[in-house]
Amino acid sequence: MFRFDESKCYRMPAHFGGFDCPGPEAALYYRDAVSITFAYTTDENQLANYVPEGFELVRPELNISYSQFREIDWMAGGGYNLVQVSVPARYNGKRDQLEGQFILVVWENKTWPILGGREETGIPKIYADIEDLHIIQPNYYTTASYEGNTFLRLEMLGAKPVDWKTLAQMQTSAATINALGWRYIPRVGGPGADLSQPILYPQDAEVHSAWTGSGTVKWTQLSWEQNPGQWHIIKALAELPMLETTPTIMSKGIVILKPNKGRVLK
Ligand SMILES: CC(=O)CC(=O)O
Repeated sequence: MFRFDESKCYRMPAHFGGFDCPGPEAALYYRDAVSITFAYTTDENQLANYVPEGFELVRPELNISYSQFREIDWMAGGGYNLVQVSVPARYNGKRDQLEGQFILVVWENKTWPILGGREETGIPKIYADIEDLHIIQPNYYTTASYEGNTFLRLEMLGAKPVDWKTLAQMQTSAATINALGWRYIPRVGGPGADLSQPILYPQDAEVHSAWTGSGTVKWTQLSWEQNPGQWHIIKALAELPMLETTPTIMSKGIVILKPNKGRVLK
């Protein structure tokens, strides 16, 4: 008979055995990371509909960040692409008060990183096909789609290197990233949840070089028939007005995730 060992960590299917739990200092290195971030201000009341109680918006700003990750240690040197949509938010709890990016949704193009980041650390990850960057210097293009239906096109145009001062500021702010999420594990047989809790997932990045340019974000709403599990998420995001866009930023460097420093916020 399989028996759980309380001193071990497990992932489903747990009954094939556990592993030694990584200590709090464990870090996951993404050694070749290219990220492009698009940001725009939007309607505050409309955006607040998607931010759970306990968090408050710092600014009514939507950040859409595309990342192409390669040379990932824990994936044996493999990689994946993602599109993360987040808002600047503050958690005002009894014990914890901190600012970070509350993550509304992350689309990823591989299963393995979806599972870990989602059930273990509360990042709301779902699947999409996400293109590698298509590059015609100085322009960068990508799309996200679901079973053949494109719902997001991102374009960075006229990329040029940032000055040293901007690079230094980016290096400082990337040194600590508070990714904030809401971990929700539905109750078997429902309604309600077995777990429903705010979480902190600490991360940081070493920015080696960066570019700025203009950007376009094009959402395309899908019907239920085209994307039965996600159409409502895409609709909610596509309906947020793009009021003012800020320059698009591309960075190259290393990303370091620290899931074992993650915690439930109180
Ligand atoms: C380790 C993973 O599964 C990736 C993540 O936490 O985002």
